[in-house]
Amino acid sequence: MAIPLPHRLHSDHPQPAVAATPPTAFLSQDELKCVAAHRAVELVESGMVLGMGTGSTAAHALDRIGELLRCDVLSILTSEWATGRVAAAGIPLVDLNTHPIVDLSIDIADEVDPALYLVKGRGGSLLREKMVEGASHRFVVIVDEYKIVSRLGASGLTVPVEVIPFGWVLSLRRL
Ligand SMILES: O=C(CO)[C@H](O)[C@H](O)COP(=O)(O)O
Repeated sequence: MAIPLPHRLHSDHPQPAVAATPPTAFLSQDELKCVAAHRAVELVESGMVLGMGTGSTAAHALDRIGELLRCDVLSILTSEWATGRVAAAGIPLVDLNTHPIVDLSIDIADEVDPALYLVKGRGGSLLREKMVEGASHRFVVIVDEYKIVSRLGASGLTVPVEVIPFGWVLSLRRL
């Protein structure tokens, strides 16, 4: 999901074709992550089983879900990073074994190209994220403007590859 510049949200006025000032002049990346996360949380409804990605944007989403819904949703985390945050927000935690069908998963990209191909997993939870998102009726990816690139890899950051103990030698040979 590409999120428009915050100053374009909810505006009744025609916008210029090109933003006169880059988004950094308005909001930091963390502030944009927060705006994008709040938009994604608008899709969350009472009673849902939610899959939650890992990272700083997901933390904003969890905080928002806690403010709005608390114990009205069940959450599956894709890593242990936010266990304390979820508890503080009052959101009950479940797992894929007890809840193998997930209503909505919210996750975050690391890079997105103009064709909407994306890289994700730099937070180190790729396998669990794929499992939870594969079990979801709906999968929403949050993207702030800093993640948009002309081609994948253009940010210069690494592309994550997750290797699990089962068959790791084969994985190593193929890298
Ligand atoms: O893929 C991920 C975890 O495996 C993260 O969702 C991704 O790295 C984005 O993180 P952040 O919200 O901190 O920018």
